[in-house]
Amino acid sequence: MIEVEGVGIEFLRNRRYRLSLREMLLKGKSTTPKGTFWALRDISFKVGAGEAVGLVGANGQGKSTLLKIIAGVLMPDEGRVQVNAGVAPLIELTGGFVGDLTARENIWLTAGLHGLRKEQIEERFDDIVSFAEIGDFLDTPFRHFSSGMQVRLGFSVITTLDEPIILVDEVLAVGDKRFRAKCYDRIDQIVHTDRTLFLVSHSENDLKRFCSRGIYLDGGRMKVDGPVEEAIETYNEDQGRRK
Ligand SMILES: Nc1ncnc2c1ncn2[C@@H]1O[C@H](COP(=O)(O)OP(=O)(O)OP(=O)(O)O)[C@@H](O)[C@H]1O
Repeated sequence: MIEVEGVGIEFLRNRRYRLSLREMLLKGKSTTPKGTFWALRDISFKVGAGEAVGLVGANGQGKSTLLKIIAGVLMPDEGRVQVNAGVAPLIELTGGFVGDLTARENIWLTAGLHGLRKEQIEERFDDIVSFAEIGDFLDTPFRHFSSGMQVRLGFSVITTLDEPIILVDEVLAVGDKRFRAKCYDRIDQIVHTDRTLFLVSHSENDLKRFCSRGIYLDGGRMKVDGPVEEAIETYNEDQGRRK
């Protein structure tokens, strides 16, 4: 379903580094030229239908970047990615929704872009709205939604699509407790089908609950690809060592 081979992606680092007073006087400027860094390097794995993979790692280690590459939002600078099925990504909180469009318009747009026919959207529309609990705000522009409401709508739409691959990035942490419980039920349903799930989470419980396989990213490299418990354990050991 997903084949990633030797993937790497390089970003521009626009970091200002501290210059000594002497350097500043000599060079006469306070910033240095841009450099680049590899946010991901040498990443290779294959994922089949029905697998649930947890991505583990500290902040800034490349988890979201990897999801974006699988979603086709970013192109790798080296290596090859082959994704043989449609992808429903919930990567950024806004779910790719358009801020100026209303919730209603965004539902139609997103569902349409993911290949649902008019009758299918009509059929699922009320369920999407009631799961997201945004009934009173259907005709409000999306950008006026609170972050919690944005996540609710994003999650509701993305999980209602028929795409075989679902990418969920750190979304469960945003909703309130009651909504999270609904999300858990829904992810449970997804996990029990032959759909493929990628879950980025800092919650060990969530990762262990839904994922059997874990990929641990550290400094943009894949340090573990194995049982989710092993990925979490190695991550925790590294964190402990770095304290
Ligand atoms: N478009 C971009 N341009 C430049 N640098 C970027 C870009 N996107 C991400 N980065 C950098 O790449 C690195 C990996 O970012 P990424 O968002 O994938 O990390 P992450 O593991 O998902 O982190 P978090 O747990 O904080 O969400 C970080 O150093 C980030 O600042």
